[in-house]
Amino acid sequence: MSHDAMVSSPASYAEARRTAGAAATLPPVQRGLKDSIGGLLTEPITAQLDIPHTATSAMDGWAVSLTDQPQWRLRGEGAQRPDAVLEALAPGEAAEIVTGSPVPAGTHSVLRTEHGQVVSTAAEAAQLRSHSATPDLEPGRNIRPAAAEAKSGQLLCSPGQVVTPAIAATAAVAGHDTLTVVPAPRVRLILTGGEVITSGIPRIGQVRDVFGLALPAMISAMGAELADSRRAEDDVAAVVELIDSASADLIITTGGTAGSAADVLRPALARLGAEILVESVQMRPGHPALLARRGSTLVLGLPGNPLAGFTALAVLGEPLIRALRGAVPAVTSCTRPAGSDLQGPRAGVRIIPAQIRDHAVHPVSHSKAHMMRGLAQAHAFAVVPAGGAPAGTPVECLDVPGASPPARPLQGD
Ligand SMILES: Nc1nc2c(c(=O)[nH]1)N[C@H]1C(S)=C(S)[C@@H](COP(=O)(O)OP(=O)(O)OC[C@H]3O[C@@H](n4cnc5c(N)ncnc54)[C@H](O)[C@@H]3O)O[C@H]1N2
Ligand code: MOO
Repeated sequence: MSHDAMVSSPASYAEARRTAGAAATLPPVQRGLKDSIGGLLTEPITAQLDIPHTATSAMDGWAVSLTDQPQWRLRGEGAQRPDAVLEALAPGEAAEIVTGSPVPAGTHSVLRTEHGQVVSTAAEAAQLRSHSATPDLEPGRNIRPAAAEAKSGQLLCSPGQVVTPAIAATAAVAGHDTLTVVPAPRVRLILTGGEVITSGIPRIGQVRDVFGLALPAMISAMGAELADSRRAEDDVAAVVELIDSASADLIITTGGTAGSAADVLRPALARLGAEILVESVQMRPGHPALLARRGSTLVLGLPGNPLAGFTALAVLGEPLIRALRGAVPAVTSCTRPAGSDLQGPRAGVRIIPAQIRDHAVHPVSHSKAHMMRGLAQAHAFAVVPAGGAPAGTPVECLDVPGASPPARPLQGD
């Protein structure tokens, strides 16, 4: 298909999502444990040692040998720190021990501090006695056996899981310093628009920036990582330079997607010889959204109208980032019954910020393409096909990036 032919053919909503979700998964890399969090594990995590390595004490107290009487000779030296390694106990002997210390050979059980008493403190003749009702003299009591959590070589986590903080910590316990993961895609943001300001009350003709503020948190919630964020005047050469100089897996631009002379993204992509994968999408709002590729870098163009930009992020950005991360399936959504009759567009789909209440989808107000107020109250984007969705029929719902479901019933429920 010629470039011109592609430029004149908007993708359907489903085609656009499929194309975004077909992006190639990033190659796996070896990362330090902290930096592997959020990556997709591509190799199993196995125990590099028995965990625990050796039998250890579960209590602060005394390692005691087996005796007929609940009384022991207390050794002068004991373990005051978990890394102290004690010599074997002789019969009738006890030695002080702390939680986590390896128990010495000859240990019958560990008597916790509050269940025993040192009855003579004379250095040569110190004696330890246990309280009569203590359960701590059962064999093995308060001793964590070696390898109780895992044997050396045992599988702890399978490939295909996203590395959570707990998985990284488990890998550390298992003796690893690095993990092999598909990393979080690195994103450069390019925010266009000379009228956009970042603080204060906008003068007439100016607007307060929504994207520089919200996109970093949204893309992080979707599993990508912000590499950097740049601003460009509405100038093709400036946008060309910012796309060209990016060392990112994905470039997300805002504004300048429509076809007028002031709109810089398409001319910039043409000048760079980028391949257009999705020229525009048959959806409202957000239809001028585009997806392109230049070498191994993908470019997601979000329209400048605030709600249109965030809609396009949910429709295209979400499957794109999932695909780059190697998450399966790359394209996800759920369905909920329409809470009322939802009006559809003449063609394509209409995407409506909505609340999920009583398990049904309810549109919010103030949700035109240039507005933010409705989205602030939304839990989901409802995708309404041409012809509409009568009350009670299932409606596809997408996540609003970064939004969380209501923690408790909303007012009026
Ligand atoms: N002649 C046409 N005009 C428009 C078309 C069209 O097809 N033909 N499409 C309309 C649709 S649909 C949309 S959506 C917008 C897309 O606009 P652009 O992506 O070109 O964005 P801009 O023109 O740069 O800005 C549009 C609007 O958004 C405001 N904006 C931009 N950046 C920010 C920001 N960071 N924070 C807040 N607001 C921002 C900007 O001030 C404009 O008001 O085009 C329609 N027009
Ligand atoms: O994509 Mo635009 O927001 O439909 O007006």
